[in-house]
Amino acid sequence: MIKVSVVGAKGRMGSHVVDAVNGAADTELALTLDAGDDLGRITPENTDVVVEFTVPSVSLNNVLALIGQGVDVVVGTTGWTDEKLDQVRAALAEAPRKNQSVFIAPNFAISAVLADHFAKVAAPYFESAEVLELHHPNKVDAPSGTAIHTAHAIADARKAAGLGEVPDNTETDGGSRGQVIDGIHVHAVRLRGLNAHEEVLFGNAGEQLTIRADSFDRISFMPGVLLAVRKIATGDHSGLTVGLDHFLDL
Ligand SMILES: NC(=O)c1ccc[n+]([C@@H]2O[C@H](COP(=O)([O-])OP(=O)(O)OC[C@H]3O[C@@H](n4cnc5c(N)ncnc54)[C@H](O)[C@@H]3O)[C@@H](O)[C@H]2O)c1
Ligand SMILES: O=C(O)C1=N[C@H](C(=O)O)CCC1
Repeated sequence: MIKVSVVGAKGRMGSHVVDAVNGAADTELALTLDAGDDLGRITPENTDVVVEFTVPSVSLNNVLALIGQGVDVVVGTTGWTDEKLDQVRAALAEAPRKNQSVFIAPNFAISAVLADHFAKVAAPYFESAEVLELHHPNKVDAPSGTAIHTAHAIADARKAAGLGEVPDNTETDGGSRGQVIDGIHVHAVRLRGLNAHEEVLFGNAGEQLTIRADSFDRISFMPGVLLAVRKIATGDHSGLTVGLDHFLDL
């Protein structure tokens, strides 16, 4: 049995993770912690893998503390920058246990991971590309971690293919053209009734490709979370891994 502790256990995602861990045949729930609880209670003796779903402002410190306590961590919280990821790599290099792992996924839903993959494949073939993400209004960050990840992936694929900037003659926008991430415009919608949705729009003269992923319920993230827990528990993925695509045969 894989012993799993959950940090952020009272949250929308954390509470689903608690149910998923309790419901799987090969995982057992160790500790459930939330804001104000002592992270120091988590040790390699009581926990094989920690699942962390908190808020972007605290996640880095939680992960650094957990690395220092000698446990492996699967992280779903958003807000990761290159600088933060470098801090995680540096902490792993000094970790108390050999071959410690941290896994971070901007999105655990198979639909979103595939949409991101298909966007990377499509990107070199289109002159224009924009990303639209749509989420529930309780989300604290915008744009979504997934949209940021997709925008960087599209930009990298365009650069590798030798494409230049996307065409855009806008002279005034008042913010309506969205945030520009790595040259790609990203738009965020917050609407009651939504959960987590992303559309990637590609355009050429006379044609358009739309790739859309819809997560209607947080249960859609749980197979991905359990897959990551199982992969990390094998001990075969030491260091930092970012993205569930690493664990899928794409
Ligand atoms: N990777 C994915 O597939 C995926 C899917 C959904 C949400 N998310 C991300 O997960 C994060 C959490 O989303 P949510 O909707 O569950 O948010 P939420 O606000 O419902 O839950 C966050 C929980 O973290 C707790 N918390 C805050 N500070 C803490 C601390 N220092 N230590 C321990 N717990 C603390 C809060 O009390 C709360 O219970 C967000 O960054 C969100 O974007 C990722
Ligand atoms: O509900 C959220 O918050 C979500 N956050 C992640 C993101 O920012 O990409 C994944 C989708 C749901």
